[in-house]
Amino acid sequence: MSELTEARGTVAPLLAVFTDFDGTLVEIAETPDAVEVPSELADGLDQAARDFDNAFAVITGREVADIDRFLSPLHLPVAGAHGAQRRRADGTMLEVDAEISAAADDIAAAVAPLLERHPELILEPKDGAVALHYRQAPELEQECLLIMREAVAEHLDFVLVPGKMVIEARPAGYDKGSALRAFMQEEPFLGRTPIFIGDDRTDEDAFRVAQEMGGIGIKLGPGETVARMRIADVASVHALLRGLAEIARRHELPAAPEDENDEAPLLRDATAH
Ligand SMILES: O=P(O)(O)OC[C@H]1O[C@H](O[C@H]2O[C@H](CO)[C@@H](O)[C@H](O)[C@H]2O)[C@H](O)[C@@H](O)[C@@H]1O
Repeated sequence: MSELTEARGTVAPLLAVFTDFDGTLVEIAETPDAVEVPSELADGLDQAARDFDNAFAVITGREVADIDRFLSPLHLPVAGAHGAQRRRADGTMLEVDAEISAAADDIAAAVAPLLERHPELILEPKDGAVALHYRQAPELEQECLLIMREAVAEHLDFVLVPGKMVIEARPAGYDKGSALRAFMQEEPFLGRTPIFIGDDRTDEDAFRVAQEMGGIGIKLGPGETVARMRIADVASVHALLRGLAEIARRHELPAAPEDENDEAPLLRDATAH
């Protein structure tokens, strides 16, 4: 079924593992700040990163600083604001271009008046991107879309991307696929086989690029996707990362269980129904 299964008993390829954050490493919460990070998550990711020779990064719509706060004290390589910010594996921070930063501030300022009328909306200004959340008022989706469209019309170098109960503006030249590609051109990712795990529409660019580079996209949950594999939920992502890390640690895939039916597979073919 999966390439992992097919490859059993052979030497595992060296993997570069990339994951999304919200909805993939942690469950979706009612508000961006209400995310609950399991106490053992940072330690688990730290161990996985070491097992992957540090070829492990988070690619997210959030700011890099947000990921650091949630995963403290861990400082992973992270692409934030959909790739507009990026911290390399060597710790170098590639800051957001000043013009992009200023444009994102403008967009946030143009949208802010809507929140005076609808305080249940959440405006999340970021360095290099803007998110307008309507999870507490789903009936306002169209109004949110309209005001974001108007705000972005003044900044043609920005595009709108829909997410989970959110409309985001991000700079046109950046997406999660370009972020993955940029990591893959650098050590320690260079020459490895990329795996990207994500749950949302903005993750599709990264699935596509990972697969173009000979790797695998793994989509969490239902919905159309270009990813070749699917995984059920956040707990399964944690289990998969533990499993891949163990494989990397041993440099060899584990022997197949005596009866494969004893274990439900974590991954399934995304095209199978
Ligand atoms: O790329 P990701 O790591 O998946 O980040 C995407 C956006 O995630 C956050 O918003 C989403 O998660 C919130 C917390 O669970 C939820 O309340 C919201 O409805 C979701 O859209 C984050 O706030 C955004 O900045 C990210 O771009």
